[in-house]
Amino acid sequence: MKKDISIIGVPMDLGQTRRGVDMGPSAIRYAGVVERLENLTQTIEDLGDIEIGSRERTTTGESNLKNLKAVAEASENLASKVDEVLSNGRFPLVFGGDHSIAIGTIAGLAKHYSNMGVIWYDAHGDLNTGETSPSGNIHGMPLAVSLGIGDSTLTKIGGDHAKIRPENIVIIGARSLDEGEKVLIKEKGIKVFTMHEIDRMGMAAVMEEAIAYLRERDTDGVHLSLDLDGLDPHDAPGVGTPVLGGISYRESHLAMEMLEEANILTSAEFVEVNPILDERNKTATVAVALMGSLFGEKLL
Ligand SMILES: NC(=[NH2+])NCCC[C@H](N)C(=O)O
Ligand SMILES: [Mn+2]
Ligand SMILES: [Mn+2]
Repeated sequence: MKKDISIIGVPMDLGQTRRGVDMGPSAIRYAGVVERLENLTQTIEDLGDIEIGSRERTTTGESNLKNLKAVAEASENLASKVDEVLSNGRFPLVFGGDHSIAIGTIAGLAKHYSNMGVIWYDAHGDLNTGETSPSGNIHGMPLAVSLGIGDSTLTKIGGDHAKIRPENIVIIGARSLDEGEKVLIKEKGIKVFTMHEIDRMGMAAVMEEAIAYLRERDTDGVHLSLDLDGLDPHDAPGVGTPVLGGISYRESHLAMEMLEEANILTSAEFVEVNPILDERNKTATVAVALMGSLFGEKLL
């Protein structure tokens, strides 16, 4: 089933401290995303980038969350844009920016889905709060925020309620979790396929289980939040927080192909592409190739 896709760029780097990830949307566009997806989709439009209010970096005394105000503002803008795209019956395809943008994406999606599933493809859990975060970087918090856990400036974006349920989340590729994140995963019963499971079961079985798991939950929509650092840094070097021993390029293609075959996705985002840390736009090119598979590209 061919989709009507609307691209939204989010040139945001305030959720972490390494500069350059704000150029991610441009890098993905230069890697030829529209050309690649044109023949795979019903229609595709590029809505350009959303407004990022203040780019000033602040560490206000009241909170240890870095650039809290600016991240919250950008998230509000993104949430309304995603909401608008869905209201037009189209598939939101969001380009980051650091992973804090998922707060806005999911807040916008939650206006349309009350039992949404989320696939979090990532080396990290992004389940920190101001209290558990080792860094104060908001890109390590978006999944917790979407569960309604954390600073109220962030959890109230798009309405003061949890946007997703813990049992509707599947994390794939985890290999770096902070202590507080481990506690939250156990407490909330979040489904996680760590690198151990991927090694042991193989990606095909992992994706089969992940898809079956979300189907059993009767989700009314499924969002893919793909952090490029979920992949091994050899395949995706242009990321701010690389972790060795990640998912391979091939395994990732298979994962995307299986999601396409299952036809369960209603939105997607690709985040953490940092062109300054990249090698000849390799990571953006990998992201675009994965999108090819995600929207049905076949060799024969
Ligand atoms: N989206 C990401 N790359 N997140 C990395 C988070 C790293 C670490 N767990 C932190 O909270 O600071
Ligand atoms: Mn990550
Ligand atoms: Mn992440």
